[in-house]
Amino acid sequence: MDAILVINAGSSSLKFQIFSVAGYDLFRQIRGQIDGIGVRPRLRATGANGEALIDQRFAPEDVPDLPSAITETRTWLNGLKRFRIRAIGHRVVHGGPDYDEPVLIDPSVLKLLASYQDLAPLHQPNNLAPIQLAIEIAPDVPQVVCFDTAFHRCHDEIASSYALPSAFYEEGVRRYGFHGLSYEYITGRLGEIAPDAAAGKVIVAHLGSGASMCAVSDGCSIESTMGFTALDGLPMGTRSGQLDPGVVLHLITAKGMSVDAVSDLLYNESGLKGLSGQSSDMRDLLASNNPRAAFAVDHFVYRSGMMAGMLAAALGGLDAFVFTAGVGENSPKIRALITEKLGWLGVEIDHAANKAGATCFSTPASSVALYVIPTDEELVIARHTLAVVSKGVQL
Ligand SMILES: Nc1ncnc2c1ncn2[C@@H]1O[C@H](COP(=O)(O)OP(=O)(O)O)[C@@H](O)[C@H]1O
Ligand SMILES: CC(=O)OP(=O)(O)O
Ligand SMILES: [Mg+2]
Repeated sequence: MDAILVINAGSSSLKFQIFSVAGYDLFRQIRGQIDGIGVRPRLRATGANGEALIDQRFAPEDVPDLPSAITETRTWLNGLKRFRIRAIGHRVVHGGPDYDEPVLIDPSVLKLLASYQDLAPLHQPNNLAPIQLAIEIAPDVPQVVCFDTAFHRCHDEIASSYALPSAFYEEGVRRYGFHGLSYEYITGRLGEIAPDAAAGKVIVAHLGSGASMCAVSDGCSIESTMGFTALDGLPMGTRSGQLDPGVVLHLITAKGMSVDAVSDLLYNESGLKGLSGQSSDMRDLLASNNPRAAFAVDHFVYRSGMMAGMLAAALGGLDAFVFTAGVGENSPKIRALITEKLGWLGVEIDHAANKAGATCFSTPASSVALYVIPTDEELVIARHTLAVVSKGVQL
């Protein structure tokens, strides 16, 4: 069957989905991921009705990096022999100042995107590797790239500026915001679940191994906790989040650290991992008796509450708050701790509904509606890919 393959190559996982195409309609056929790359690699996938198709664990040395994860995934997908891949859609984290919508890949686009590698060192090389591979093995299959930054391109200049001389803004040194494909999906889904809330003032918290929050007003992003790079904002699995730039200067000048060492510290050794000295994985921290693990969780919750307050101020009020991504979707404990910080905004949590994983888990008296909605970045990518390659012609 004719199909679209979607690849979301992240910092520690490779997510993929296959959608069959009939006219302008998409039908999910396969949804899978290989995560724990280099640590506890595990390839899992389900079929159209959620049935398990594979659940295979690998030794860390057998899947040490993204290229080997791509190889394992390709081998498994090729064995299925059911799909004629007509187009491939990719998530690319950084679109820089140039792209505010998805675009078909050609050599000049690829070259420009490669020039943003240092702005997203954990993501951009991984995002581009499968594109390059597909060009080599299937040069006739069109590839579409969809950007994490695009959903935020409607921010006004006040929100997207740093207080630097304006020439830097013109060069592209500005606040972009990320996780836009996830926010695009959640905004659309909230419109189906709760149209009134979706037309109002909403904060969406994408809490995964990368974490950010987005302020959405009447369906449009107006502010994000992430800025020029995906280092900004909330503390993350291994990333520091917001930091006084003076700390970076101190590390380089007073401590004599190299640029590479500072980059490694801020991207790979900080956040929950650095604070706890134990793990970047929220599950490990919540299950631990180590006081440093508890401290890391408390810090994450404290910063989440503060940044939610910041976004509520940007919105000038708050009608709904949505949790999504790995931590947001799966941890009632973290949802409860963060929403407790928002009591001053009139937020009231229904603890039983939260524990049960109900989509809406605020009390009727709450002045802000609370939701948990699973994200689906790959569906957004598939829709954009179909739209770009179709351009009025049915596949
Ligand atoms: N039940 C859970 N409780 C707390 N955290 C969880 C749970 N399940 C998954 N997570 C967290 O979700 C993270 C992965 O989220 P995900 O959105 O898939 O991130 P990414 O796309 O950045 O890899 C894991 O690192 C883990 O910390
Ligand atoms: C932008 C970003 O942080 O992405 P992820 O959460 O997938 O690491
Ligand atoms: Mg992600």
